[in-house]
Amino acid sequence: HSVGIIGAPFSKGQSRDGVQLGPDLIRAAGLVEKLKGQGCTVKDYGNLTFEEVAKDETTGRAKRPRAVGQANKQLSEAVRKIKSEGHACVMLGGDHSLAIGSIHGHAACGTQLSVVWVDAHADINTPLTTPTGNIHGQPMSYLIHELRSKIPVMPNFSWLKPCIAAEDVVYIGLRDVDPEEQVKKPIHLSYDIDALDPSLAPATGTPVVGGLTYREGIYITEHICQTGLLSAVDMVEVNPKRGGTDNGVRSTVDAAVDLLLGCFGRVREG
Ligand SMILES: N[C@](CCCC[B-](O)(O)O)(CCN1CCC(O)CC1)C(=O)O
Ligand SMILES: [Mn+2]
Ligand SMILES: [Mn+2]
Ligand SMILES: [Mn+2]
Repeated sequence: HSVGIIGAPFSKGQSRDGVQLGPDLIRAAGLVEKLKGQGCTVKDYGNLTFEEVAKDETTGRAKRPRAVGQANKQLSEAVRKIKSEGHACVMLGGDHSLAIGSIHGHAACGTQLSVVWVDAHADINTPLTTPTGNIHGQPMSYLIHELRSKIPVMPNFSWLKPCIAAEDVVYIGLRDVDPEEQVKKPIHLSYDIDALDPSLAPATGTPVVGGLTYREGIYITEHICQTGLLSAVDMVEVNPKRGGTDNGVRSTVDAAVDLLLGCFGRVREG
C-alpha cells in the first residue's frame, strides 16, 4: 500500500475545543512508523493551516459556515492532489465536517464512490433541519445528489457540488439519529433461513457453513422492529425434507418462528 497522510486540525464544525489536536496526537502515537513497519510506503503531507475567519454569521441554522466552507475547500484540493499522486489517502481530523472536503476531493479523481459511514450519528442534517447548528452533524447533506434542493446557498460553499448518490452510502453503528434525519420508507425484510448457521437451521436447500448465530439472527429482527417501519417480511427456504433428523427440522422451524416473533415485538430477556 502507498499511503498519503493529511492532517486537518479543524474544530469549527462543532463547539468543543480540542478536536483540532487529533492529527498530531495520532502521529505521535507512531502511525507513520507503524504503517511502514507493516510494509506500507508512507508520504506525510503534514497539516493544513486554516486562516481565522472574521464575522462568520450563521446561515439557516448552520454555524460558522465560512470557516467550515474554507477549510473544506482547502482539504478537497489536498485530498485530490494526494489521490492524483497515486496514494490511498488518510485524512486525520478534526471534526466530522471535514468529510465534506475529504469526500469531495476523493470524488474529484473521477470514479463514482461508495461511502461507508461508521458513526453513532447519521451526520445528514441539513442547514435547515440541524437541531444544534453544528456542521459536523450535516456533512452528508452537502455531498448527496438527492438532497441538493434542501441546501441553501452558504458563504464559502460555492465550490462544493454534491458528488455521492444516496444508494452508494451505507451506515454502520447508527444509534442516535435525529427525527429529521430519518428517511421514512417502509421496510420490506426478506429473510432466507439459510442466513442462519446450518447447526441451527439445517433444514434448508442450500446450507452454507459460517452462518449467523441465533443471537445475531434475532438481533436483526429486533432492530428492524424497533424502527417502527417494518411493513412486510419474507421468511423463506425452510425445507423439512432437508436437515436430516426430526430435531434438525424442528430447530429450523422454531428459528423461523422466533425470527418472525422478533420482527413483531418479541424481545429476549437479557
Ligand atoms: N445529530 C447531532 C449530533 C451530530 C454529531 C456529529 B458527529 O460527527 O459526531 O457524528 C445532534 C444529536 N442529538 C441532538 C439532540 C440531543 O438530545 C441528542 C443529540 C447534530 O448535532 O446534528
Ligand atoms: Mn460523525
Ligand atoms: Mn464527531
Ligand atoms: Mn458521531
